[in-house]
Amino acid sequence: MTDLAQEKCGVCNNDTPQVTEVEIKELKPQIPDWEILNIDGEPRLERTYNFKDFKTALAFTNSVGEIAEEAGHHPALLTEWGKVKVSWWTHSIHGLHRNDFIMAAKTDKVATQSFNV
Ligand SMILES: C[C@H](O)[C@H](O)[C@H]1CNC2=NC(N)=NC(=O)C2=N1
Repeated sequence: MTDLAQEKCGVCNNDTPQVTEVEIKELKPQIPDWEILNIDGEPRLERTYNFKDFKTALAFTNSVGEIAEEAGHHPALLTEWGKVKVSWWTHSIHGLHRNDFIMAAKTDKVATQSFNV
């Protein structure tokens, strides 16, 4: 199985199709702690990470911001005391693209490798 976290985001525009059910079956097991939620009629990947305090939650938020800027693909981030909710979806297609699964896997890698989550 290819390691999603090693992949680079592909180019995506308004005409790019969303991931299919078959692709979701392949990709979702690689990010088992993420949920696919329907928000305002659009699917998103969401995961909440827990931390010991606000400062650490904010540092994680900034690390996710860095990988987002590198990739040119950006999440919604909700930082609170001791937790950060990360949501990935592709605005241009109002749903999920392989890029969102790649970024979720990269987010898990940052959490594990730099924050011991
Ligand atoms: C112009 C720029 O590349 C686009 O607006 C990018 C920026 N980051 C993005 N992030 C996400 N998550 N979805 C997008 O459609 C998107 N579009």
